Amino acid sequence: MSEIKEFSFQDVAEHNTKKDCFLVVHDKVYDCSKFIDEHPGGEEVILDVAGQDASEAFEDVGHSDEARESLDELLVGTLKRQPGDPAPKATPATKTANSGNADSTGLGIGLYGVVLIGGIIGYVGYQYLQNQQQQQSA
Ligand code: HEM
Repeated sequence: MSEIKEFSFQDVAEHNTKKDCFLVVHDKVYDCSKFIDEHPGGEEVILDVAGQDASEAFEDVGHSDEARESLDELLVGTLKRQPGDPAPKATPATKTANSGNADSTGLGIGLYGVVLIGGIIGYVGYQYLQNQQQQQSA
């Protein structure tokens, strides 16, 4: 086993070929050079993220616990983040904030509106009926 080192983003980015392939998953650096041929999901997907932060890609697939365990065997170091480096990709901040949240907030307000108006109509209608009944019985 090679010792655990600290890598900068630049260091990792240099390992972006099939024979020399590093990946970052949750700020840990993995050497996939030997594993790439064995990967059940194929070598293409690994090569796509070679030398990069693959946290999002890795999580999107919903890898099994077994897959996570095989990560341990490939560990070569940790990622040392520096100012100006891309933000961690695993945090759902950017993607969801831009598209998902904005839309769902719009929909949320719309739904509130519908529920509120429905409630008011229901309340007024109920009052009206009650009044009518009172008038009839009087
Ligand atoms: C070093 C990191 C990785 C390891 C150790 C790993 C390991 C595995 C393992 C063991 C499986 C079999 C299914 C399972 O147990 O979940 C698998 C499937 C798969 N992996 Fe990975 N994987 C890695 C990175 C990636 C990345 C970065 C992607 C990019 C999208 C990816 C895409 C897939 C896909 C699509 C499958 C499904 C294959 C299928 O069900 O036909 N993997 N991986």
